[in-house]
Amino acid sequence: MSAALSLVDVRKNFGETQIIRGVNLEIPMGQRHAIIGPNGAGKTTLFNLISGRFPLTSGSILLNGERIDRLAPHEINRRGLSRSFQITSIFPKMTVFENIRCGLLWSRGYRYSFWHLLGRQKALNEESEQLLEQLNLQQRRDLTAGLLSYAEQRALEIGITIAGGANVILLDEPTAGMSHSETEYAVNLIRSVSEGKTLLMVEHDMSVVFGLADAVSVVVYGEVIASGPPETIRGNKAVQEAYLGTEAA
Ligand SMILES: Nc1ncnc2c1ncn2[C@@H]1O[C@H](COP(=O)(O)OP(=O)(O)OP(=O)(O)O)[C@@H](O)[C@H]1O
Repeated sequence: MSAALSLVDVRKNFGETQIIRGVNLEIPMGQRHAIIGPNGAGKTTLFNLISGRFPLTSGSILLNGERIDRLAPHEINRRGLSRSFQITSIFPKMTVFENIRCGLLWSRGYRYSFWHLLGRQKALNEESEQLLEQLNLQQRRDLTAGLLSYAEQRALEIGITIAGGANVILLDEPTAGMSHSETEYAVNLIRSVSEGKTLLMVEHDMSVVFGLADAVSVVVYGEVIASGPPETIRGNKAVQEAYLGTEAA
C-alpha cells in the first residue's frame, strides 16, 4: 500500500526547546489513524506542521508522495489535505444548507469564477442535499447553523471538511466536549463520511480511538513511542506506563 502521508524525521523547536523530536510516520491510503498521547506531548504541533501552519525545523512531510513541508496552508489544502479544528468554524448566521453549499463551493475552487458557478448551480445543490442527508441534518436544513446543538455544529463542520474532496483529513479532537450519545453519533458520522479517505485524528477519548482507528500512534514528549493496530497498542507495556494507565486494562 502506498503512503498517503509520510513524516520523515520531523523536528520542531520553539526557541531552544525541542518540541517534536524526530517523528517518523507512514499513513497508508484509506487508513484511519489516531494519534494519542498525554497533554503537551506535541500532537497539535504535529498537526500544525502537517497542515503548513508552522515551518519545520528539519525533516520532510510528503502528501501522496510529494513534499508539502514548504508550502502554505492553502496550497497544501489544494493538494488534497483538509483540516478540521477543535473549535467550530462554520458560519453561525447562515443556514445549515447554505453552510454546506458554501463549504462545497470553497473546496471545489469555484470562488473565483462567477460564470463557472452559475453553470454548476444544479449539481452543487444536488451534492449539498446529499451531504445534508448523509449528515442526518435534513430536519435542520433551513435552521441558522448557530442554533444547532454543539454536537450538530461539529457534525456539520466535520462533514463539510470530509466531503470537501480532500483525500487526507486531519481531525483535531472531533468528539471533544460531547456527551456519550453525541460521541456515538459523531463516531458513526465520521465512519460513514470518511469511507475510502485517509484520516489522521488526535483524540483523547479511548472508546473513540479504539472504535474508529485502524492504527494508533502514541506520542510522548515529542516522539512516537509506539505505532500499530489498536489491540497491539492497548497491550504495549511502555504505552500503558507512559500514557494509557489503568484505562488500557
Ligand atoms: N507556538 C508555540 N510556541 C511555543 N511553544 C509552543 C507553541 N505551540 C506549542 N508549544 C509547546 O509545545 C508543547 C506541545 O504542545 P501541543 O499543543 O502540541 O501538545 P498536545 O499534545 O497537542 O497537547 P494537548 O493534548 O494538551 O492538546 C507544549 O509544551 C506547548 O507549550
